[in-house]
Amino acid sequence: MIRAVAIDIDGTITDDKRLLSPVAVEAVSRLNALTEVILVTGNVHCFSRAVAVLLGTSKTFIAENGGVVSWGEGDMELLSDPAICQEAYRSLKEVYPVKKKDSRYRITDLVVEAGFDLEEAASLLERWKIPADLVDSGFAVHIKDRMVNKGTALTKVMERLGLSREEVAAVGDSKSDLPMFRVAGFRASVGNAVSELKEESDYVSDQDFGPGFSDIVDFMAREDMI
Ligand SMILES: O=C(O)COP(=O)(O)O
Ligand SMILES: [Mg+2]
Repeated sequence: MIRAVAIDIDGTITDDKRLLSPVAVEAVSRLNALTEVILVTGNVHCFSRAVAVLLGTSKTFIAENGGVVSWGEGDMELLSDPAICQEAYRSLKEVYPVKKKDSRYRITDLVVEAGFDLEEAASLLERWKIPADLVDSGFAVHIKDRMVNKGTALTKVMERLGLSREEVAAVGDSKSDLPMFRVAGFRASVGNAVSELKEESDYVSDQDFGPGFSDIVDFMAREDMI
């Protein structure tokens, strides 16, 4: 039986412009009645907390792609070293015209404007021995500490809440969701998800964005998983 569902925000419960889907809001509310819903997102902590409050999901959630965990009504915990991202940013800036976005609100990772070759930049970071990597959520390019991701943070939350792999489902749309798919017992993608994520999914909705998310919730209910 699933006791917690880890859900991504952008592209999963929003549309491609980041507008919250009313259909997904209803589906989250159905899900809230049946199980714990844990937001697992690349968004900043304060934004994610507002989403958790407005949707009535758990106040334990993961932000900044695993760099920040909010523990219920208690404190937040930083799981990654912001200095690593700053160093990666400074070094990449010597080579590419990288520009920070919404940095004032970010605590651990950094978001930069796309417009450079991510694979090439990643190999440069490797060569410079800077332990950071680049992840494209489909909405933003993140420079993050290589040691953390949505999966490492979700593992920490699962340990604290006493949840086994079989008791956790994950729903997402992008490459940044791959690490959380690897630690969850049931994985589902919305129809607009990237092919890499669909390949690692137990269920792929034939509908996109919010309607896809709603379909996934219905599927889990129909299969008596929640
Ligand atoms: O912050 C992003 O780039 C995307 O956020 P997400 O992880 O909720 O899709
Ligand atoms: Mg997403």
